[in-house]
Amino acid sequence: MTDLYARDEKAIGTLQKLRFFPLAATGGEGSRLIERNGRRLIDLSATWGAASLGYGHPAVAKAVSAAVASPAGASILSASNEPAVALAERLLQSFPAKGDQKVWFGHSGSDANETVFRAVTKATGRKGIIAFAGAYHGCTTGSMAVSGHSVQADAQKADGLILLPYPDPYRPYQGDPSGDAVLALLKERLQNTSEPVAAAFIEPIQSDGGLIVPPEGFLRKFAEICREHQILIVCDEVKVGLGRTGKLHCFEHEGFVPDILTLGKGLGGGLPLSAVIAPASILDCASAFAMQTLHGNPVCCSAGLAVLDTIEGESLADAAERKGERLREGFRQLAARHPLIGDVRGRGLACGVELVSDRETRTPAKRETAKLVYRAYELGVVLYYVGMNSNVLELTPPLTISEAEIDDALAVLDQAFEDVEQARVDEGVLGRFAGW
Ligand SMILES: Cc1ncc(COP(=O)(O)O)c(/C=N/[C@@H]2CCCCNC2=O)c1O
Repeated sequence: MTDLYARDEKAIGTLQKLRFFPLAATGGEGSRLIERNGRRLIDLSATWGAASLGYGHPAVAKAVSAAVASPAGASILSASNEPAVALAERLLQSFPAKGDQKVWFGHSGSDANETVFRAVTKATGRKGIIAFAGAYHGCTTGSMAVSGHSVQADAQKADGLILLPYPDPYRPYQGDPSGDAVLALLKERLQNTSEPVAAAFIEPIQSDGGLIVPPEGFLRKFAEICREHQILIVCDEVKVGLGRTGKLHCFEHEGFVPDILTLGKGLGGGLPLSAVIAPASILDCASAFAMQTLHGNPVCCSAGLAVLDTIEGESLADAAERKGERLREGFRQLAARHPLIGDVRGRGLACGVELVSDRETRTPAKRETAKLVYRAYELGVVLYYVGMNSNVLELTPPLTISEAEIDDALAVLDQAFEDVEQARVDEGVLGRFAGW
């Protein structure tokens, strides 16, 4: 425990903490987080996907330095600025649905999803919302209202919220790995609801719910049913968007185009920036309706432009496909030696590794998962876990991670698995780290 971590515990409340081990960073370079003692850890999380270009990427540093040296104001609320307009134009160019789309800028995935929830109900006059168990759309009142993650079970939910099971091939609803049983339930719920539904929120890969890739074709069929009922489809790509899965937008893998797309985390390359792409009829439905003083500020939007330029200029989406396959193949090789590994899944550099205490019964290995990430930290690798059973390692490294760093991290994790399986990680270490 460093003195920095001790100061953190003394000065900062736990309201905003989700801690797994005593990581206290004093710097970052590329895919490495640096601690005061000079230890350089490989970060397989990229701060939950926000450091999409790693730490200190020169393109982001240059863009932010220039913007902050002569800021074009600090907001889009009551004055326009070039970086925000240019970024909005770039995002619209990237979105395949051609028509009357516009952009809204926020600070976080939470405020983006909250804004969508409020705007679609206002614009359509409908109150119903469809979402999925396990979904994490944010931690503000309005984004929790349309979420289904167990960590927010006591949050106030939207009136008329329909929560569906997310189609998980490893833990299939009603034993149906195709996801068709979920679609049948959707049809049944729509037939029986008296509340017209405004929108359906879906993650194309469910992230905090367990890094779950839906069955082939599910999203396209889901979209077809929604469109039969004039339900707007909101694709939440806050974590898996922007090249991470091997395509710029994750929905491109699924053969459909959503009505609304929410982006965040990696868009700002580590700075607070989110965006909504939606029909103008939604984003123009009112003024002064979803605004915060620093929304659309030119410094963060300059970072956003640098991120998009770098993803394109360094072909990071294609690289994510290749590096993600290397990572998953590495875990499949670890699975041959470590029975804790029950399932390896993902697309590109959005990977999930589900840990079980019994491969036959697929019993979630919650304690072992917490020990694994703690031991990995001690050995020099940062990763966290997700999932409704807190037993899925989440791998969302910087898109700029090298193949050598992937290989080095896998070697460390091999040792960490060995230490957990040989009961060399003391139960006591987890006491102060509650995780989810
Ligand atoms: C698919 C998806 N949509 C929206 C959000 C909320 O984004 P913000 O935390 O930037 O408000 C998130 C945030 N996910 C959480 C953030 C809290 C810590 C746990 N790990 C996450 O990635 C998300 O994954």
